[in-house]
Amino acid sequence: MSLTLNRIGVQAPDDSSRHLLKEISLELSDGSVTLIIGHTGSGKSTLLQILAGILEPHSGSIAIDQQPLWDKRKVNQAHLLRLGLTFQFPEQQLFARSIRQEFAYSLRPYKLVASECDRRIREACEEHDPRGIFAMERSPFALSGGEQRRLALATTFATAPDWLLMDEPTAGLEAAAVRELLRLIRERSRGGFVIATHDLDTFLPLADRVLVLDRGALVFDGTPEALCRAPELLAHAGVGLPSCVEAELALARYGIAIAPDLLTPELAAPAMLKALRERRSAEVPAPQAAAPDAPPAREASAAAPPPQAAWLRVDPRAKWLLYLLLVIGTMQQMAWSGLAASALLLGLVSLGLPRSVLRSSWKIAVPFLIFMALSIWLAGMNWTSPEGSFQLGYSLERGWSTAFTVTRLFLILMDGYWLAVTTPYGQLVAGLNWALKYLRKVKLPVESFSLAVSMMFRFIPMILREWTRFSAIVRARGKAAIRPGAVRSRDIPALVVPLLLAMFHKAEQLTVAMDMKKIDGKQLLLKKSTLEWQSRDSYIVAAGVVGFALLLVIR
Ligand SMILES: Nc1ncnc2c1ncn2[C@@H]1O[C@H](COP(=O)(O)OP(=O)(O)OP(=O)(O)O)[C@@H](O)[C@H]1O
Repeated sequence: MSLTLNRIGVQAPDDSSRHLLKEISLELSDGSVTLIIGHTGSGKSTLLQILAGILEPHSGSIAIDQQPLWDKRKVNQAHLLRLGLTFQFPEQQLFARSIRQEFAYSLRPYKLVASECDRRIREACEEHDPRGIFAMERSPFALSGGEQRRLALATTFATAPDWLLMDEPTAGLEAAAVRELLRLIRERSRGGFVIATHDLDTFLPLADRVLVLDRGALVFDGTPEALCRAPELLAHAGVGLPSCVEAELALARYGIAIAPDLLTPELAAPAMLKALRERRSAEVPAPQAAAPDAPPAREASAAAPPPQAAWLRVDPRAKWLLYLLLVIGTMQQMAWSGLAASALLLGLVSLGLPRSVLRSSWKIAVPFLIFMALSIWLAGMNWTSPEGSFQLGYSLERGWSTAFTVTRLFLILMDGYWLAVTTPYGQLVAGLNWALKYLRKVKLPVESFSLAVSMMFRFIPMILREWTRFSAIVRARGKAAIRPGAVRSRDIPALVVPLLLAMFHKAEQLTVAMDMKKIDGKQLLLKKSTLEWQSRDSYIVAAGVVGFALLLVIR
């Protein structure tokens, strides 16, 4: 059982010139424990998602036992079943009403007989629930945060994948649970582990192999001992040293030399003792150099910021004005030809937006289109009962008129999406402040309005980001052999429940933070303006006015 990556490249979804992974080639062999380490944003999670078949590489190929994982943009399901992925904060993936259903969801793709399912659940509970709190009918949401984390890990272990791919598995786990996890990894007799982690102290002594990523490139591939003999490489890649190596380097500054590749306190302590005895000197000289250097701050830890799309450089006031002109112009339309013209203008202002942004608009558009279809259907329905007999009919006229109204609303919604994706949050608020400053003079309650609008726009990109994150999680759990980014209807509850919970949690955090800072909207208006109007912005507004005039003529 081997996993082979051949010159894998991944581009950022919002900017194809930014490479999240660059030409990664490696072969992972059965029975090995491999660590992926690197600075924040170096591409560890991305590499794990590539290995798990959740993300399709833009270049290169990936194979399991020499069989390609991807075929015509679809992942091979038989291979998928052999891979298990646990995400950072795995407790956030829980969605079901009971612990039993949580296990059932993870095991369903394996089509096991009931007795085998029960056996796997029992074993996973024995391993991950030493205190016996996972009563099968209990709600997962009635568990504490740490218990939820254990449960989420248990559901993945129950699927018994050949390859277990884990993203920061010790984050938020108590020491006992970490020890238990290490024991499980050590005792596993088959398959392999790939672990992305910052926790070198815990995992280095266990690892057979370490991969170091630096800005998407593989800069080291070797044993933990070899890595610790080259600590400058770790510092250069923005990774802290393991504690034992730090201690060994610090002792070296006092002239006490110990091999720098003793990865555990159990190995390092006798070596230190031996070195001290050998010196036979009561006096310890002053250190020969300053305290160990902290690894240099990684200014470039994240890759250079992506080049801005043209619309991002436009003054937000121009974009607010354009947005208002589009919305008012669309609201004025009384005929389908007018709506077509509004749609055309929306299409024109959307030119040049990255493809990923346009694709994301579907996530907003699809629920609304469903709502539109339902509204049109319901609005046109009529029930008549002449002389006692019941007749069902459909009024085309009413359906048509509703279709017109909801299409107009749809265009306005998409205008709002355009403004949100072309304008960073800070600029959006700055532009809004500028507009509202004048209304404030006439004593309108603009503070509340400003706060409400800016919150709304803050939430739209957040929802899209969280949607992407949770859809990757359900793809990993549901093992669906479908196109990247797609979600099966049966997986919707597993996606929507955690998504809503995450959004409620974020809203709660935001409210508490605003409460503590006593933000009530006034601050937004008092912010100093940093806007800079350029001639380009005037042309854009002028073009917007022409488009608006056209819309008025057409209506
Ligand atoms: N959906 C996305 N759109 C744009 N950029 C993304 C997306 N997902 C990840 N990135 C970028 O890809 C880079 C690698 O991200 P990744 O999550 O793989 O890093 P990581 O090494 O796992 O970081 P951490 O240690 O913080 O978890 C980061 O610069 C991140 O901003």
